[in-house]
Amino acid sequence: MSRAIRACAAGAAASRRGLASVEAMGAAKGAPPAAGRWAGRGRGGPGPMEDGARVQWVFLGCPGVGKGTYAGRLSRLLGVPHIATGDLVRDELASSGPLSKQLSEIVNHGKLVSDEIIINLLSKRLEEGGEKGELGFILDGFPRTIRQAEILEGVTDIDLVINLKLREEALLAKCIGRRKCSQCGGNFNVASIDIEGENGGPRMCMPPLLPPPQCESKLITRADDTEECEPVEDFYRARGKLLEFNLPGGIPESWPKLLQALNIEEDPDNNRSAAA
Ligand SMILES: Nc1ncnc2c1ncn2[C@@H]1O[C@H](COP(=O)(O)OP(=O)(O)O)[C@@H](O)[C@H]1O
Repeated sequence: MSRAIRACAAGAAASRRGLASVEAMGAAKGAPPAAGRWAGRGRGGPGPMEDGARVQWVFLGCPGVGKGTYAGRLSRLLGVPHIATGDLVRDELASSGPLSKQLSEIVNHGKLVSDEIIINLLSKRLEEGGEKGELGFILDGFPRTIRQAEILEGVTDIDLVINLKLREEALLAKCIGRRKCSQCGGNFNVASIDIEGENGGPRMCMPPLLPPPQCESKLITRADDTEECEPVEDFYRARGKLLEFNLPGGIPESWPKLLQALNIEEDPDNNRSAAA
């Protein structure tokens, strides 16, 4: 058990319980490293782990880059859960459970919730998934800090960390264009990007991600994000787990290239994946 976990485990009893269940996700810790781990999956197989292959991935990227979009698509394709800690926080807030008042103050001020709370929420989610027979995960929004990365490393092997990157001008426009529905919490983006290609490359076009009609009148801008992404990137880069992926444009251009970079082939017959 890592020092970070011990430090955490010294916290509140509830935190200890949460950490113990995060440890449940570490059953496969010590398995060989990641490259091509999912490559042995049978073409079109019904589940992700039929031959012992795992997907234990993390998505990193600046706010607005599209982590949730690509993590969600991959999770559907690979048949593993997409676990976004922001969603876990929002669900907890909506539940009016014991944490919700404390959480709403933190989240409304655009701050990160404590490692203990986020780990408890993640543990609970993984435990529920485990009971339903879920295997593997694609994490989005976690880890956000080096301490969270250390805790995760202490309990399980992460196979791959996909760091989504976008040209600065496009990223800026995407950040400014972020909107959230004040009622359902859904995330949207009103930015419509159409900029010259770099070094004679193709234009970069990214259409807006508009809300459904029922959310249109409830859109609010989102709190400025002042988080520092680099330390977590560096943490995984130093461990040889970071795959940097420069988004070439919107989903139609980026999705096939991302699959290519991950050595995944979409199976047109049944919309499941297979190794390229
Ligand atoms: N790993 C985490 N560590 C701490 N707080 C988190 C974490 N993930 C989510 N949160 C909390 O939940 C809120 C919503 O998360 P998310 O949707 O990922 O962020 P954003 O709304 O900035 O895209 C964050 O502002 C933060 O308060």
